[in-house]
Amino acid sequence: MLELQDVCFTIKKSGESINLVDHVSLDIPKGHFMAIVGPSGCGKTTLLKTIAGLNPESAGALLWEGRNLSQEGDFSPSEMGYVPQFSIAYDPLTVDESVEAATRLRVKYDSTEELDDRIDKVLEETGLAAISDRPVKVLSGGQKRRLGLAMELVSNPKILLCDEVTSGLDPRSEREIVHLLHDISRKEGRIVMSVTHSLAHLELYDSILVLHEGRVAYHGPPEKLTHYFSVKDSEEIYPRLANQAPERWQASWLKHKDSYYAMLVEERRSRIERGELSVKSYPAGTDVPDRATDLPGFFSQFATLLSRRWRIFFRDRGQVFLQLAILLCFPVLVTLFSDKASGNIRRYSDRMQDSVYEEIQEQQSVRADQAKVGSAISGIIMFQVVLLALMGSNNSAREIAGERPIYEKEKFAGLRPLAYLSSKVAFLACLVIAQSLWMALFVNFFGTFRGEFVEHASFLLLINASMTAICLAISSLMRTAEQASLLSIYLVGFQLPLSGAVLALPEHIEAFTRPFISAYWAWSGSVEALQSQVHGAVKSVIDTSLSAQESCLFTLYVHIVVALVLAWVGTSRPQWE
Ligand SMILES: Nc1ncnc2c1ncn2[C@@H]1O[C@H](COP(=O)(O)OP(=O)(O)OP(=O)(O)O)[C@@H](O)[C@H]1O
Repeated sequence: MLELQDVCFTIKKSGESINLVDHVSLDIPKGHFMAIVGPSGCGKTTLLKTIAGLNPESAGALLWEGRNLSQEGDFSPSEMGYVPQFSIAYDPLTVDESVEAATRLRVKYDSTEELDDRIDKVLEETGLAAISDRPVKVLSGGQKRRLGLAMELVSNPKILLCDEVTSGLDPRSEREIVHLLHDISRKEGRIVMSVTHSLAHLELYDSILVLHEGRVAYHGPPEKLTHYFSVKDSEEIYPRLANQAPERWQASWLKHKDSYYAMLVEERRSRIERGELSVKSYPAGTDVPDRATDLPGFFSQFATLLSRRWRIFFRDRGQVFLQLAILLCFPVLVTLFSDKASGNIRRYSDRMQDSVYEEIQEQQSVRADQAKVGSAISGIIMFQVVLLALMGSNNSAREIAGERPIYEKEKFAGLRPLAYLSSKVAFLACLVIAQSLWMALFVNFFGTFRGEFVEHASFLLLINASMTAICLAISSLMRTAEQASLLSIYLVGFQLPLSGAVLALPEHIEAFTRPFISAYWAWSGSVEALQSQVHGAVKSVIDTSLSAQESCLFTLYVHIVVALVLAWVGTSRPQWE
């Protein structure tokens, strides 16, 4: 039994407290199919979220099988399924793959047979078995809703909360989905609560809850609905509601509640007698909880997410093409300029020149060589650094923000944020290593790096890793993928001017900005790895001071660690719409 006792959900608006859910009291027994209806904005979704635990109740109590959810913790992820208004499946995956990933993330299983059985059972139950190999992106609206339900049913929840799963569907699909929900509620004593705009097929529900401005206006049998509101047709209920203040509807309901609840109890008793409801699930008038299905471990969730990420990556041809194009074209772009950096730098001759004039001429010529080669080498290093920073931002700016609603839904269903973040880090690390090493090797092959190659390659790897981690943090903290992309692009754009590699910054600005500019540390570290003569040539053309390699390495490591901590904060923080 689910009981709501005077439950309120209150928000503060302009210093005033507003009850979006206002003293709602309900009794919902097992095996019950209930519709939540009411005019738009009356608080249907808010009530559903309050029951689910997404909106913490401000007053009152929620009791589930005698357990006070406010005091003893919310539903366990396997006890409750929540089907939101948005799709929770990835378009490039098939129906079967989506249900399999949902099962692997939510359910601990002992053998592959057990896993397959569970997936087959759910696909059968939701009528998706025949189209299990179809990609999600080609499914109809009704099929997508079925998939959403299937992905919740994998954990065999005892209570299923559905938010507008029939909205936007054609009448036939809507009828099919309501029938499906009805059938789901008839199995294993499951409670199904469905928020709906539609007043069609009300006869299939065991009870109808009518909300008006967050208050209960009616909760009783569907066949008594029109009688209660003194209307001929259920379509007339909403205009009728508007004729009276919500407080009066609530007061009127409280007066009649007992007699309507007695009807519900009577109907329930006859269902049990007709054998439509298993009495086994109601021993001695009490509800005994089943053993909650355990969640899979960290590594199992990590492996499922990582393999799903690679699958989605390879299915998205545009993404693969973009990554390959970037991987190949960026190093080619750098080598176009490598000729200028490979010129010789003449040394000062040991021999005394015959005249002062010749001496000055030689000095000028050596300086000209130094300036030419030094600025070309410095420029090429910075070019590599900026391109790798750009790759880093392209790698991760949308990685979390682009799938936030799905991630939030999966987290709510038991996904560990650390498993999620680790899978992202593992996936991105592969991209970072491939991009950075390829850039270093390719450029080195066409125009040998005139210094310690391994050290230079390490700095290229670190700048890419640092920007990827920073943009991942941005992605986890921003509300939308567009915000995250824009901020990441600006961040890369500012790297070049603020690095001091092109123009030295005023000292008071440099002292403030330098610690945060990853590009400076990667550029400076790479310059320090140059042979001494080339290093001297670069130093002769720059006004910006260089830092020791150890400081550069340390700072880049700090950037990566801080960014990952922020990404952890961003992924752990709830961000439901
Ligand atoms: N966290 C919140 N903070 C402020 N206002 C909120 C919050 N959640 C919901 N609301 C407001 O509460 C009201 C009820 O919203 P809710 O989404 O529950 O309505 P609904 O009955 O489901 O509407 P619809 O049928 O149009 O989906 C709306 O006016 C909404 O803007």
